Amino acid sequence: MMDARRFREAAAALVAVGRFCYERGWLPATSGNLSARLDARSIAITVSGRHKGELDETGFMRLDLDGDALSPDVRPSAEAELHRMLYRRDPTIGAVLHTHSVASTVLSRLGGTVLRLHDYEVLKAFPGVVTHHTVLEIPIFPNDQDIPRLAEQVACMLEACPALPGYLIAGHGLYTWGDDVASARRALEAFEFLFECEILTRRMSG
Ligand SMILES: CSCCC(=O)C(=O)COP(=O)(O)O
Ligand SMILES: [Zn+2]
Repeated sequence: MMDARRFREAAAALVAVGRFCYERGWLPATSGNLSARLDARSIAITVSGRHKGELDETGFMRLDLDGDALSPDVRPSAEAELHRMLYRRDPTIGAVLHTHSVASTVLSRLGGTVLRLHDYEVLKAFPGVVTHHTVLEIPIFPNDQDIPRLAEQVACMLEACPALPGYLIAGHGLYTWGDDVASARRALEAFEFLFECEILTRRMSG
């Protein structure tokens, strides 16, 4: 497929996800970043500081997985290295989504380094999960303004747990991914549903 056409298609799919997530309160105040793979060596990613509920194609830029930005006039997401690391280490990843929902932010601030989710039917939305009798341990990393350092910590965790579908950053939000934009969005919806269930369950059980 021609480069320009692939870029347009990736941007269009991510524009729709941005709007969907913003309408649900998962991307407030320009937060979050969205990307999709273009080819083996490059991605389309949101330009830093754009409102993710009001994106159009100009809100995206090409970014090489190793080298410099391929669109020199605009700055990529400040958290681009968290995306690039995932694409570099797993060639099957086709899209990465980062949200700042209330539920992920609150749960990630309760203390501890892991959020345990178990015995939810919706766990089966994640690749490879076939029963609700599953324990998903989502790592919670301390927030860090040094994004390359944070990316290294996440990469180490993924070496040990390569099937993880996502992780939390404390007081910050969720990163999740998939083979393509549709499967990344499916994982994101599952996570956000489960986070809301957890908050409600904890509230109701005092
Ligand atoms: C206003 S949110 C602070 C930055 C952040 O965490 C984020 O997700 C958005 O940063 P970007 O550079 O990708 O716009
Ligand atoms: Zn963020």
